[in-house]
Amino acid sequence: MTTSHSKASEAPAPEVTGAYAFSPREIVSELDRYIVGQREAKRAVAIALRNRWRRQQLPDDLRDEVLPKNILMIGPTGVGKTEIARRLAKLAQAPFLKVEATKFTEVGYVGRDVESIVRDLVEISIHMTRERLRKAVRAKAELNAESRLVDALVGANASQETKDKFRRMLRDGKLGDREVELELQDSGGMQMPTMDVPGMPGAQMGMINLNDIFGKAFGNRTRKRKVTVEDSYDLLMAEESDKLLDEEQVVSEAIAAVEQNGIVFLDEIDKITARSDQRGGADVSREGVQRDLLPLIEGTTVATKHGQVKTDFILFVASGAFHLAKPADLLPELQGRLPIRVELSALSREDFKRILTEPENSLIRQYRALMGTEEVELVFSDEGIEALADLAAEINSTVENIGARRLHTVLEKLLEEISFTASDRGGERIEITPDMVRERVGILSKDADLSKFIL
Ligand SMILES: Nc1ncnc2c1ncn2[C@@H]1O[C@H](COP(=O)(O)OP(=O)(O)OP(=O)(O)O)[C@@H](O)[C@H]1O
Repeated sequence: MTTSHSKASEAPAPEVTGAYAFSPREIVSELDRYIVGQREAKRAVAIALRNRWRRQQLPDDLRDEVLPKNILMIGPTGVGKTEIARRLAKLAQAPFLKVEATKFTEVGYVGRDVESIVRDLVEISIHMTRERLRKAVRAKAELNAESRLVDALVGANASQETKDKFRRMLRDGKLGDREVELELQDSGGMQMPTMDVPGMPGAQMGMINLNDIFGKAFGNRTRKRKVTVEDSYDLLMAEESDKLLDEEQVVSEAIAAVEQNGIVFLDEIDKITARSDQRGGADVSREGVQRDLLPLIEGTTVATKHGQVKTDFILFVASGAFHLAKPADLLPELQGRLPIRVELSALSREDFKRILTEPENSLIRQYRALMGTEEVELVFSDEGIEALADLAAEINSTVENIGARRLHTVLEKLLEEISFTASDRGGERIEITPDMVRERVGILSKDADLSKFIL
C-alpha cells in the first residue's frame, strides 16, 4: 500500500446529491418505508450519512480531519442489518459493497486480498457513474443511434428524403420487427486474463495495461450482427452514449464517489475473532484478517487498475450475530474504529405481520403484482396473514431462526402450486385463508426433518 495522495482524490468531490440534504429524521422515515422496527440501527446510519454532508460543509483543513464514525451492527441473522445499509446507500446514491469477512480466511486467500474490497467497490462505482452520465448524454445519443439505424436500414448514401421517411416510420414504431445488419462493438473474445501477483499490490494493473495495448493495437474490433430494429435500440444507445462519455471523467468521478461516499458492509465480523477460531488448520488466521482489514478502515491508499484510491472516508458498517464471540474479542484497534454500536432485535410474530404488509415492496405486494401479470388476483385475508406470521415464527423457533428470510421460504411454498398454474387461471380470484396456510405449509412444519429441507 502506498501513502501518496492519488490524483483522483484531488478531483472535485462528487456533487452533493439531494439525499445528503435529508436530515437524520428524514433519512429514518425514508428507511421506515422498507424496514420494520430496528429504530436504533436506522438512527445510527442516518447520523453517519448526515455527518458526510456536515463534513462537506467544513473548510478544507478541518474537513480532512473528520473521519467517518464506523458502525458495528449486532444482531441475529435476517433481521434487517444488510437491508438497512443497502437502503441507505441507495438513498445516498453511494457505491455499496457487501462482503463476508470470513471470505478472507478461506484457503487460497492471501493478506493483500482485502484490498479487493476497494477494487470491487471501484468497479461498482464506475458502473453507477457511467449509468448516471449516460443519462446526461441521452438525448444526443438517441439522435446518433437513430441516424446509425436509419443508415443501416436504407444505406448511408440514400437521399435525405428517404432517410427522413424511415426516421418517421421508426419514430412511429412501424419498423420494430424489421431485421437490420449493424456493425457493433465486439465485446467478447479480446479479454486478456488478469491475475494477482501475491505481495505486489497493483500487479493486476500491468496485466490490464497489456490488455489495453492489445485492445488498441488490434483496434476496437467490430462485428456485423443481424438484429431486429426493436432489439437494436439498447445496443446502439449503449455504444452511442459511451462514445459521448469522457472515459477519464467517468473513472475520476467514480473514484471520487468511492472515496467520499463509498459504503462497505462487512458481514460476519464476529466469525473472524480469535474466540471463533476453533478450526485452525490451513485457514488464514482470523486475527490476521482483522489486521489486514485495519489499514483499510483506518485509511490508506489502495492501488487499483483505475488509479489510487484513498479509503479514509469510506463508511464501514460491520455486522455480526456475536453469539459466541463478543465485540470485545475483536482487536482493540478494530474496536476503536467501530465506535458506534447498535443492537438489532430478533423479530417477533408481530414484526412478521408488519413485514408482510407494511413495506412498500412487501412480499405480499410482490406476489400480488407477479400473479397480476397473469390476470390472477391474489387476496390475503387478515387471518391468512396472521396464520403466515404465526407459522414463520413457529418454524424459526423449532427448526432454525433465520429471521425474516423465513417469510420468503414459507410464502414460496404456500404459493408454489398457484404460481405453477397461474398462466392457465387468468381471471380467477384466489383468497389466501388460514386453512390454506395450514394445509400447504403447516403440515410440513410439523415434521421437523422434512421442514429442515423444505422450509
Ligand atoms: N426489519 C425488517 N423489515 C423488513 N424486512 C426485513 C427486516 N429484516 C429482514 N428483512 C428482510 O429479510 C431479508 C434478510 O434481511 P437482511 O439481509 O437485512 O439480513 P441480515 O440481518 O443482514 O442478516 P445476515 O447477517 O445473515 O446477512 C431481506 O429480504 C430483508 O428485506
